[in-house]
Formats: sequence, C-alpha cells, structure tokens
Amino acid sequence: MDILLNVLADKKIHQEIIISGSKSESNRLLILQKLFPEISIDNLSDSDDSVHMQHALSTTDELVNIGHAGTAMRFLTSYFAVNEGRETVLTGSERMQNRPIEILINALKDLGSEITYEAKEGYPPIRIQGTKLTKDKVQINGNVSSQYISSLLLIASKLENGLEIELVGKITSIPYIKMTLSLLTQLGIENKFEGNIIKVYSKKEIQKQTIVVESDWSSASYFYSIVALSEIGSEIQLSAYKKESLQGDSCLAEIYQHFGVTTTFGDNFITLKKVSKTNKAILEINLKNAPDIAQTIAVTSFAEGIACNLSGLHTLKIKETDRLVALHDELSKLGATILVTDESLHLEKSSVINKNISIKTYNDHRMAMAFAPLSLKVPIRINNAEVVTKSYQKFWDDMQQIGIKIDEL
Ligand SMILES: O=C(O)C1=C[C@@H](OP(=O)(O)O)[C@@H](O)[C@H](O)C1
Ligand SMILES: C=C(OP(=O)(O)O)C(=O)O
Repeated sequence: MDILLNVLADKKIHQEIIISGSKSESNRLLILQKLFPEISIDNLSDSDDSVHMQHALSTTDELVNIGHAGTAMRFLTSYFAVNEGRETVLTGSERMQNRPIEILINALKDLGSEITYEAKEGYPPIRIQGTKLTKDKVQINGNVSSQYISSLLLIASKLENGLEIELVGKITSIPYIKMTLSLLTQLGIENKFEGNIIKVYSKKEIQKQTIVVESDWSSASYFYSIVALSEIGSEIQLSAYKKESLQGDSCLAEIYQHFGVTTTFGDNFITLKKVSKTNKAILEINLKNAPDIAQTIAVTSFAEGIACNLSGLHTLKIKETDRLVALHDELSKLGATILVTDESLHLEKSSVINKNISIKTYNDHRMAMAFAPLSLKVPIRINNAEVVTKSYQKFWDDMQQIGIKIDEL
C-alpha cells in the first residue's frame, strides 16, 4: 500500500496518544516467561515482532519462521539450543537470511550446542538440536549486535552453574544489555556486569509476579519529530512512560531539546512541547547506544534545515535494511546533501525540500515512520506503508489522530 501524507492546515497540535509496550522488553519477557512460568506480563507489545515471538514459543512445529524480527531470531536461537531433545529449524524473511548470526552460534557451540547452517554459512536458516549445556564460561564479540549477548543472558540462569560472559572488543548498544540485566534483577535473578565480564547466577524458580512493560520509546521518537516540526505551543501527551526507563532510546528527551522540544514527566505519561525554535546550527551525536532513533533524528534535522553529524552507526548496516544507504538515497531525493560512511552520516544544512517525492521503505518500518513527520513541511508519498506493523500496529491511525491526512494511492 502506497500512501500520500498531506500538510496539516493547522500545524498547532494538541493530542494524547497511547503507545503499545516496548518490543524489546516484551520479547525478553516472553522468553523469560517460558523459562519461568511464574511471570505475568502487562502492556505487552502488539508489534508483529512480538506476535512472531509468541507464535514461535507456542508452536511444536520443527520449522519456525520469525519474519523480520531480529530479537526473535537471536533470542530464540539460545532458547531452542537449551530445549533438550527438540530439533528446530529457525528461519526468517529474506532479509533475515542476510543478517549475520555467526558470532552467537559460535558462542553457543563453544558452550556445547549443536547448531548447523541450512543454507549460507553464518546466516539463518539454522538447525538447532536442543541439548543440555554444561559449560559456564564463554567469550563473545560485543561490537556487532548486543542481541547476541542478550540472547545468552536470557537463558543463562537456567544453566546448571549460571554463565560468565567475557565481552571482547568494543561493546555496542549497551543499554539493551543493561535492559536484559535489569529485567533479570527485577525477577530476582542475580547478576553483575563489571568491566567486560557479565555474570548471571543460576536460578531454578522465581517468585510469582507481574511485570508491567513500559511503552516503546523508539515509537515515541516519531512524535518527538512531529512536535519538533510543528508550531511553537504544540504539544503531544504520550503514555505509558516513566522517568526511570530501561530503554536507552529515552535519551530522546535530552536530544530533542536541541529542536526546542521539552519533555515533562507526569504520572505514567510524558508531555512533549515545542517551546522554541531549533536552537542549533549543527547537531553532533554518537548514537551507538541508541541506533534505532538515527533515522528519526536525520529526518528531523533535514526538515528543520540544520546540519547533523551522526556517528556510532555501524550496526545500521545489518538492520532491516542497510539504513545508512537507505537514508542517503531517500534524503538525497528530497534535496539533501548527505554523505554516509560505514558508521556515520553527515548531513549539510539545507533550506529546500523537494516536492512530489515517494519514499522507498525497503521493508524497514523505521524508514516509513521516520519520514512521515516530513508531511508537516511538504506532502509526501510513502511506499509500502504497511511495513510499520513490525513495531507499531496503529502508527497510521495515530498519524491521522494528530491531524495528518492520509490518502491511499
Ligand atoms: O536487544 C534489543 O531489543 C535490540 C537491540 C538493538 O540491536 P543491536 O544490538 O543489534 O544494535 C536494537 O537496534 C534493536 O532494535 C533491539
Ligand atoms: C533493528 C530493529 O529491530 P530488530 O533488530 O529486532 O529486527 C528495530 O526495531 O529498529
């Protein structure tokens, strides 16, 4: 479905939006709930990725397909590896079959797992023979995807002697590792993260408890962008959010101050308000801790006519698409002067936005959602708009609720 988004007649927005639970927290908790049935989950994400995870955890079929869901692919690999006696072939979309998984597989093999590649070496689909893992120490490269590390951490407490992980090299996306550890702590599973060593202690049972998932901060980023591009005085209330978040993308509150957007924390909600014009000529940020908001920030900067230098982006190349190339190509069509390397993006200040442009989304939900706020500046077409459901089911309904006009093409 291709759609046309239109400029709002009145750019002063006042709305309240409820966003579904974090897909990262949800997909961790779904694995943990299977290992510890004592857990109940509240405000679970309704994203396709969480639906895939739930299906994978409830089927008894040998072939499990998780579509585009990176967390499901990586977390389920360790889960099935310790599912004694079960044989599983874990696969995903065409893109997933080109997202690397060798670092995780090698770590699991070092721990005693039996895993083979069904097609291309180092990539899904993989055949997993569930076995009892008896070793309790492993080394893993920390610079490619933190999801490999979270995957091991999620099953660690079910190993006989727990697990000690030595992280080798630089560590990327650290807040996601800390999110995994914080959830373990909340459940009463002891762990520590000191220097480059993470230790999780063995745990047989936990107390019966309900964990409330905070709403998704990556989804909130598109509203930060909308408020940044709207008139002074505009505000949007988002729920359910809290100040002490497990999600690294909550750094949005600080980053969007540069675009004149303030964040006020209420009782389970946040209010974003445009209080002043964008107050920077150039935005320089390292996003190695928050890679999923890179596209949003690049588009806001372009729309606000400011330059930006974003670094720490090496993981963007292996996400739903090569996001650096996708951003380069789509922003260039709009008139941007932009340079990307394998780990950074450099956008020059520009004052013109080309009209009548169709944005390609490359099977990447965040391409569709990051470009949608541009409709506050010019009418814009988004191709394959349905991709958003990977993380945000009612994204287009919520865009309409805040007053963006959507026509199907
Ligand atoms: O653990 C998680 O829930 C995630 C970790 C990040 O991936 P990388 O660690 O591969 O950067 C992030 O981009 C992804 O959307 C979700
Ligand atoms: C990268 C993402 O997800 P995943 O890696 O889990 O597919 C994302 O949601 O931006």
